[in-house]
Amino acid sequence: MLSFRAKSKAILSNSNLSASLPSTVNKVTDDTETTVLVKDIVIGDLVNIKAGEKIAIDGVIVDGQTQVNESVLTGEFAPIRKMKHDTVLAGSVNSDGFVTVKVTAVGQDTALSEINAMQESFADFKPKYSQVADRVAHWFVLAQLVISVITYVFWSQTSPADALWISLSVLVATCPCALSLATPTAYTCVLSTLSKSGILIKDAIAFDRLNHIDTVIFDKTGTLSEGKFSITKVIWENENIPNGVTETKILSYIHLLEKYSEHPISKAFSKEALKIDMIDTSNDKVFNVDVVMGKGISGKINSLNIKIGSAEFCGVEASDVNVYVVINDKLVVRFLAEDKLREDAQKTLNALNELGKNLIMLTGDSSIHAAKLVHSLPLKEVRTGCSPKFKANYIQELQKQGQSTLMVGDGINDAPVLASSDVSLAMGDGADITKQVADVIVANNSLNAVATLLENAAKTRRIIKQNLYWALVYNLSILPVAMMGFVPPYIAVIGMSASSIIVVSNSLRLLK
Ligand SMILES: Nc1ncnc2c1ncn2[C@@H]1O[C@H](COP(=O)(O)OP(=O)(O)OP(=O)(O)O)[C@@H](O)[C@H]1O
Ligand SMILES: [Zn+2]
Repeated sequence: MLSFRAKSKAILSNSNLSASLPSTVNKVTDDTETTVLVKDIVIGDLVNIKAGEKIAIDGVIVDGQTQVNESVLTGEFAPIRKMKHDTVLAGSVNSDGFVTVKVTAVGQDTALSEINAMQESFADFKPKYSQVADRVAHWFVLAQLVISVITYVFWSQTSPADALWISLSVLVATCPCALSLATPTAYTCVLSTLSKSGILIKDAIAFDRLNHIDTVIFDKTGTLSEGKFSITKVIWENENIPNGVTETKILSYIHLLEKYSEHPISKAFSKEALKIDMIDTSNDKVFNVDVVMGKGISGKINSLNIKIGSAEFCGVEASDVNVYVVINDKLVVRFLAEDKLREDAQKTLNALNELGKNLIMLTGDSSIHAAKLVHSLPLKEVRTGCSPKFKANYIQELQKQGQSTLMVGDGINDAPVLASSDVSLAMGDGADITKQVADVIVANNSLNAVATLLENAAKTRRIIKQNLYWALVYNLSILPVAMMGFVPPYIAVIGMSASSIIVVSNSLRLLK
């Protein structure tokens, strides 16, 4: 048993997650570069990362651009382009460019270490039915001793010469090692398989709970859709434009305010997207910025009070678009920001539908676009314009009706909603991993992971049950035969090893 623990830890640490990091980095001070130990690096230091180098720290690019391979963290082998302001993570490999990075985390605090820590705690996890198996195993050891003593006493009365080897056979044959291996081997294997494909389990109990899920709830932005918005409609209310301000100037104010938001929609208001690259915004100061989750953003620029967000947030009448801009309490412009369905949305939802799950979408987006977008998906219910509070209540309502829920979100701003679900899953990419509060994080950012996850949870449970069943049947059937003196000690040893090998081999089926 102990040796297996050691082995499973070894398997984990050999897996892609704990690939060793370089011990030195190229630190930059006053334009000169020196090689220093990673442990002497502190947050805020600048380091140079050259082509082909494995990155040793988490940081943000301050100069240069490159492509990195983040497969160690996400299971995704395709190179990812990284430019100024992008995050690079320890464990990823810099492929072609040369970048200077400002360090944001070292050692234990890197995303890689956090993932490792969470995977290790998982390796010790036991679901309820295998806790029972463990208790049975403990009890077995005791019973085994008592039974061997009884066997010895019995045989020493009837045939003293055979008493010793028969009781020894009983002792060996009934060793409950297969029983103890049944669960940890299965978990080690499934964990390794999932993490290699970029699915990280933060909460092991939740992984087991996946087997009871009957309803899967998705939000839209960044989950069923790509979360990459572009503006497809602009409607100006010319009479409400404040005196002395041009449309272009207003667009630049919108851009300045959206810079404070992390909502995916804010990227649709970049200077490039708004075609205002040439506008100089350096003299426009932004004050009193307030970012309101699930609603929008407000602030003050050059004595204008500006609100950008949903109709409700802006206090205007809703139409069929999703972003409203109110300046000094007057609706000035409206936008329709649209994004595309994820490539694998149709396939994944069809698969989940075939597994018999109820599928529901709850989105904060209130545009007609939101409902149209998902129109081909097998969703049982679609609700648009949902506040985070509404989503959480909705989930609790389902739970009251006895449903077990899996919430799939993009993990941005939706912590309370994720927390209210029985199991929560956040879609993300490498840089988001440590920000997430969900039980499961899909680091490779593919929706299909939801189906993979449910299939693996079911398979794991099935395999653990087979293991436990086999181990018990073996132990209980060999016991009387051994007590009767039909099993020589060497056969007992072979039997014990064989039953453990069968259990381990069965678990290995989880290593796809
Ligand atoms: N930074 C922002 N700029 C403009 N509008 C915003 C912003 N943040 C939120 N909104 C408005 O609030 C609405 C709801 O936002 P919320 O984050 O709840 O949902 P969502 O991300 O659009 O969709 P989903 O719930 O599917 O993830 C958006 O559709 C948009 O109209
Ligand atoms: Zn044994």
